[in-house]
Parts: sequence; structure tokens; C-alpha cells
Amino acid sequence: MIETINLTKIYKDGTIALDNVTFSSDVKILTLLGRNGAGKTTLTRILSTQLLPTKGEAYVEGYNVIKEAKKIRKIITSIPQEAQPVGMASPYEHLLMFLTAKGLSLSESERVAREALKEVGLWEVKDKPSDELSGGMKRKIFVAMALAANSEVIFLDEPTTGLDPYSRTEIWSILKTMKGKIILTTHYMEEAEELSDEVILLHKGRIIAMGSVTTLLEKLKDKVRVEGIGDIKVGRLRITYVDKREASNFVGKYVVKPISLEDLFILYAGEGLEEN
Ligand SMILES: Nc1ncnc2c1ncn2[C@@H]1O[C@H](COP(=O)(O)OP(=O)(O)OP(=O)(O)O)[C@@H](O)[C@H]1O
Repeated sequence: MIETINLTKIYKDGTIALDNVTFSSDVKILTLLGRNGAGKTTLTRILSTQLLPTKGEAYVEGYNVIKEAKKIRKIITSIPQEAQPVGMASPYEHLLMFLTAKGLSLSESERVAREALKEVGLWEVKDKPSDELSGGMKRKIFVAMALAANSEVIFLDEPTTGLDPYSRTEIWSILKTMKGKIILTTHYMEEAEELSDEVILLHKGRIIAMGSVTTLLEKLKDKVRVEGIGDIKVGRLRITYVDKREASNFVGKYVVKPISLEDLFILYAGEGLEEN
């Protein structure tokens, strides 16, 4: 269970990154979705005990992030978005370092590392220096670590940023097989749609909507998006939503698209997501 009560983070320069965020969630994959600066990383860092909140409370599996940080650290693995492998070390060496640091014996670490590297498809390149690997392969080293850690809760901050569609799909299938709960941060709506049991839409430090993707999309059920006409402005683009039955009136004159999670941001925040 992840729970926050009036969680607020104000950075030293006065930036309000989280503004009285209150929620609780107990699903397998919880996704934090929001545009740049929405507060996703700040929330993840507080929950993974890397950053102190200014005000409010937060709990991970019942443990308080301030008073019981050590207990939380024992049951979580956190892979930040800026994580980069050490250039000279191979994927196998990364896994061994990570697992022995976690307290596993060398022989146990070797066994778990082997399994995880095979699972993510890095076994063939396990002894290559990381700086000779592609961006996707480098990212997979961290996915392998998350897999090998076998933690109760795994925080993954933008695990597929910069990956090609094939590598992204591969990582999605691995994430789905992980035993622990995953708190995922992403900009990609298709990723959120594919993986999440529950989504939190963050906007300017506040929760603007929360629920399963299906529930959130309920508001736009039986609608289509028409671009080029309407009162809603996203940048220079005008948008309106019309009943599917009326779609034929607009086809050929305007761009008609099926509803996606991006439309939720437009609906709840009155703005679209940036391309990323
Ligand atoms: N150390 C810091 N000092 C001051 N302001 C910060 C700091 N870290 C983040 N911020 C600000 O807090 C807000 C939330 O940032 P955060 O990184 O949590 O957003 P995010 O949703 O993860 O964004 P992104 O998708 O770009 O990673 C932003 O306005 C950001 O500029």
C-alpha cells in the first residue's frame, strides 16, 4: 500500500513541487503520469526515502517515510531516470556489484544475475563494457537489477525513455512478470495504458485524476476527438469531442482520432501533454 496525506514539497527556491497530495493505492502497477515538472520525480523520491517532504505524511507498505526510512529501504528498489551504467563495467559486473551490495553471497549473486540477464535478453552481451552497449541495452541493465532485487516495491522512473518501440515492448513484458509492486513514472501514455492497474494524473504538483485507465476514460466513452475545430485550445490546435455516431460528419474535413489518455489531461487540466 502506498499512501500520502497532504504531502507537500516546497524546494528552497520556493517551487511548490507537490501541493497537498493525498491518495492511497494498493495495486500491482501504479503509474504516475504528468508533463514535465508535474512533480512525479519529487513524489517518487519522497516515497523511496531519498528526499524529505516539507509537510504531510507518506507511507510505503505501512512504513512512514521519515520515521521508518530504513525499513522502507530494505523492501524497495529505486531506479532513477538519470541512472547510467559505469562505462567500463559489464552488465554481469553491474548485477554482481548490485546484488553483493544488497547482501547476497557471491555464488547466490552469480545465480540471480545469470537469471536476470537472461530474462532481459542481455546474456549474449553480459561481458561487454557498458559503454559499448546501445542505449536500450544500458537501460535494460537497470531493469535487470530491478528484476534481480526481487523487492516488495520497485520504483521505476521513466524506464523506457529514449528506447525504440521494440525495446520498449520488451521491457513492458518484463515489468509485467515482476513479482513486486511497481511505482512507474512515465511520459508515455501508451505505456501507462499498457501497464497500469491504476494511474495518477499529476499536474503542477496536484492530483487532477486517479483511477484505472478504463475508469478514467469512462468520461470520454463513445466519443472521438476532432482536431481543427472547437473551443478547447491546445497550443494552436483547436479540439472538440463529439459522439462516435457523429464522427462521419467531421471525417474528411477535420482530423478525427480515437480517445487516448492525452485527452484526459485536456479534460482535467485543460491542456495537452508535450511531445516527448
Ligand atoms: N532540487 C530542486 N530545486 C528546486 N526546484 C526543483 C528541484 N527539483 C525539482 N524542482 C522543481 O519541482 C517541480 C517538479 O519537478 P519534478 O522533477 O518532480 O517533476 P517531474 O514530473 O518528474 O518532471 P519530469 O517529467 O520533467 O522529470 C518542477 O517545477 C521542478 O523545476
